[in-house]
Amino acid sequence: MTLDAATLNRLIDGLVDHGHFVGPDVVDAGLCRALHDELDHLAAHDGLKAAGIGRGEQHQLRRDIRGDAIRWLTRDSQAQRDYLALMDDLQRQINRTLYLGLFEFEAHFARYPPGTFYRTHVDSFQGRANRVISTVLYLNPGWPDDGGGEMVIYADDASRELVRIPPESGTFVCFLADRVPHAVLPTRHPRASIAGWFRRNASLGGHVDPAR
Ligand SMILES: O=C(O)CCC(=O)C(=O)O
Ligand SMILES: [Fe+2]
Repeated sequence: MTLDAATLNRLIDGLVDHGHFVGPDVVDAGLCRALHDELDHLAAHDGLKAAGIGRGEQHQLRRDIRGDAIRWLTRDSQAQRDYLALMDDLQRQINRTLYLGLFEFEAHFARYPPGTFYRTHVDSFQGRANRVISTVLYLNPGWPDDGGGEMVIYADDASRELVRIPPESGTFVCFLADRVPHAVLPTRHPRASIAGWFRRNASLGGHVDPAR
């Protein structure tokens, strides 16, 4: 499975012109269904862990900031391997056209129970920017208009809302990880997604950011 050329061009243009890209129906419905089934199974069998904020020793649970439960992808199902192969292909294409030197991709399933959200944040900090591009794939078929749970992308200085994205199955979003403030609005239904990051394993002052 690969991304079609037209989508790829729009994605690259979006990143260059606006710092973000939003596309409906980017990922095949069958693959989204398989990933959603896997996440449902994990949720039903205690396979998810409450997500925190901060890395390493700074890691802490803050349900007032983010309320999702996650599991890192490890290639242990065909659906995971298919999605990661798609992201491998995307990494190659971005490196070929934008010379970003992306080196690896890390991603986790995320499930937001009703009533949860993720407050406005950026995914990496300038100068420590090992996460270069953020990605999100949504897995919820037929998301209702009043379901909440939209992702909002804000202007650089967080003053203005630029787009509001319902988490409809197949919709794929990517953006510059150190520059784009974004949030998940409170959801009314269980909300399933895969959040991922293309990383550059830069060593800054001899310090290499841990993988997760
Ligand atoms: O699920 C989303 O729409 C965004 C999640 C997010 O911002 C994150 O996990 O860093
Ligand atoms: Fe984020």
